[in-house]
Amino acid sequence: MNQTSNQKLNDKTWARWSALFVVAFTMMAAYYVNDIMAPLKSMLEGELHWTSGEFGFFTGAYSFLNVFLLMLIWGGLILDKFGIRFTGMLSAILMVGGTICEYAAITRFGGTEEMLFGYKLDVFMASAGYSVFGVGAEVAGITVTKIIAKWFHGKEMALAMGVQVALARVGSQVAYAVAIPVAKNWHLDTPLLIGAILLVGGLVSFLCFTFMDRKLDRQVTIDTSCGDDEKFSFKDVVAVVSNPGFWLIALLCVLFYSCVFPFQKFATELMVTKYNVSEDIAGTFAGLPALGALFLTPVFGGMIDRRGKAASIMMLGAFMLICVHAIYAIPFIHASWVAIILMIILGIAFSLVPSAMWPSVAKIFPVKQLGTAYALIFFIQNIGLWGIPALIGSVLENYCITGQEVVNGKTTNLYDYTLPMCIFTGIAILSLLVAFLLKSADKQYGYGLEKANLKK
Ligand SMILES: C[C@H](NC(=O)[C@@H](N)CCCCN)C(=O)O
Repeated sequence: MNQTSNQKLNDKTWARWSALFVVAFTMMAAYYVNDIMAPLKSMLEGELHWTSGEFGFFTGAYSFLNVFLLMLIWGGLILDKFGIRFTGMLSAILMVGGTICEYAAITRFGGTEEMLFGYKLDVFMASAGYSVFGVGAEVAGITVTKIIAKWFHGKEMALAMGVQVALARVGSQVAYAVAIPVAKNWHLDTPLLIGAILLVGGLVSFLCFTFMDRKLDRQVTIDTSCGDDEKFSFKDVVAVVSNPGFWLIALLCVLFYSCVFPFQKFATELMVTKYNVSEDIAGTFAGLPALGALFLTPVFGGMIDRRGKAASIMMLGAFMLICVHAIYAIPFIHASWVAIILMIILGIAFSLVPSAMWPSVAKIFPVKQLGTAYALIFFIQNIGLWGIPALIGSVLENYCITGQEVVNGKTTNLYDYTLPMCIFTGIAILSLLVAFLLKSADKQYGYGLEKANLKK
């Protein structure tokens, strides 16, 4: 009896996993909205006359405020000052607001010739909305990590983090798979409208979480060891950035993710124009890495827990990425099966590296610096998520147009993707180099990245 009354809410398996699924739904909606416009690139070009440069500008806008107004850093501070409930609700509201602004831009002003600050009004407004959404999505990402740390402290924390990321990937895969069929059957803006509705659901579901979390906090002396330890402080910032391991992980993160997320945003068009994949299923192929990662990330995570070799695995993942992008760059290979196999290999690499990289951060930094380290790594990663899509979009627009085609009365450009794929290959080569340096640093500084996490 006594034992039952001392039991905290998160001691109950069903309660902590329910809490996880509730917040994971919010993140799933966020990943859906993050990726939903990417497969529609050609339709945006045909119907709203967006150029590739404008599409790249819009895609990179996700990270614009995070990078230039340091929103991830402020987000970390707000998280520590006002807590997970306030920050989670705030980020969900930002995501909904940003998405509504993006939706209004496309429906109300889509295809306009009006200009604002040198950009077409619809492009500018959609990008502004996506930028606000990006702040919400990234801050929600670090908030959810902290929620898991609190609710799963001393419990299945790594598994919970893996499950949360895997569920978020479902959102991405669904976005890639449904965007074109839904837009063709209804309207160009319908996939985004669905995203806005999902996000409102995500907001409500986060609200439900706040009630659970309040109940947990009311229960006797909740162990807040994750609280103070994870507070964002400028002393910790200095300690984190003075660690060579930080720069290597952050560099690997920005280079590796720059070859995956921004590539995926252009992959639907690559599938259609180079490999003659039908437009209706091209998005499903582009989303394959997310689907693969859904199943493989927990598998590889378990393997690394038992056998270690995280630094070697990051090198292997980076090497696989080079092969994938280099083969995509070969101009005379047009077989669709090659494109699919490469996407599957990319999916394996996309599972290997994150399942080795994120737990490695926890080995390099003490618990009290982990929140700071993750926020700073996300910040540096966002520089790539902003710059690379803008670069690829501009390269496509200026150097890669090979002709035009008219489909259903709408004119779209045809592109040669050789140069963009060479750029992705170059970035992947740099990521292998950094992974190699990380492995050497591991030997030099004894981070223990090659060691198993589970003690035998
Ligand atoms: C966990 C990790 N998340 C991130 O890296 C985010 N900063 C960016 C998410 C962008 C989603 N398209 C991941 O998803 O592996």
